[in-house]
Amino acid sequence: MTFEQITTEQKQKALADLREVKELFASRGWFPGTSGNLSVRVGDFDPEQFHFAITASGKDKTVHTPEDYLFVDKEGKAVEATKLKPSAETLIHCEIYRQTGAGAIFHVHTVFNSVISEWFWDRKSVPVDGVELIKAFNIWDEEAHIDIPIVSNFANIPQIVPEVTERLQPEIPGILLRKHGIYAWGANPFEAKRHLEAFEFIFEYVYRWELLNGRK
Ligand SMILES: CSCCC(=O)C(=O)COP(=O)(O)O
Ligand SMILES: [Zn+2]
Repeated sequence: MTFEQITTEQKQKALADLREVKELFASRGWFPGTSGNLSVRVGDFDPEQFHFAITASGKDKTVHTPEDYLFVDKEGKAVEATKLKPSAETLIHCEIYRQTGAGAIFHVHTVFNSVISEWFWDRKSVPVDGVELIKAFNIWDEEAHIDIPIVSNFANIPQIVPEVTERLQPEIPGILLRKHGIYAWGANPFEAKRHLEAFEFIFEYVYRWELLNGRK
């Protein structure tokens, strides 16, 4: 499907969804210091050709302006004339869409996700045992165990992409960047939000559990 084949209604729905989730996450303090980026895919998914709306780079995501988003292709290149720059981390979104066919990807920096990514960096994943919110990932086993992958946080974003390619696990809809933040995704904005909220709950849980147990 080419970008021109995507209807105006589909594009407007993606922008409305982004605006809604951006406002909600802003109210939670999830975009400190202009950090974070959000995207919603538009049109059909084909690994060879897909498009998504993404937040523009460097913007204060706690305010709304007419210049908050732009549409890009699977290479992260703008598909309409614009002076806006896509998020500096657009290539990570491109790779997650390519691998998963997701409908939305949300990235936030929080103290809990940043601290926990460094605490478990030596094992390159966060172990989680039996926390009820694992069910938000559609994992229903009794006392389920999951490992949430952590990848390097290079300043050069293209360098991060191969690690995402290698470490992304289809059953875990999220990946941590070391001392940076979480990328969470889902089939649509509703599911991506549910996953992100579950990850953030789990990171706080694990942080407090480790603290109570005086680990290391
Ligand atoms: C000031 S936060 C550093 C960049 C970052 O990690 C981020 O999430 C925001 O970058 P963007 O280009 O999407 O605004
Ligand atoms: Zn970031």
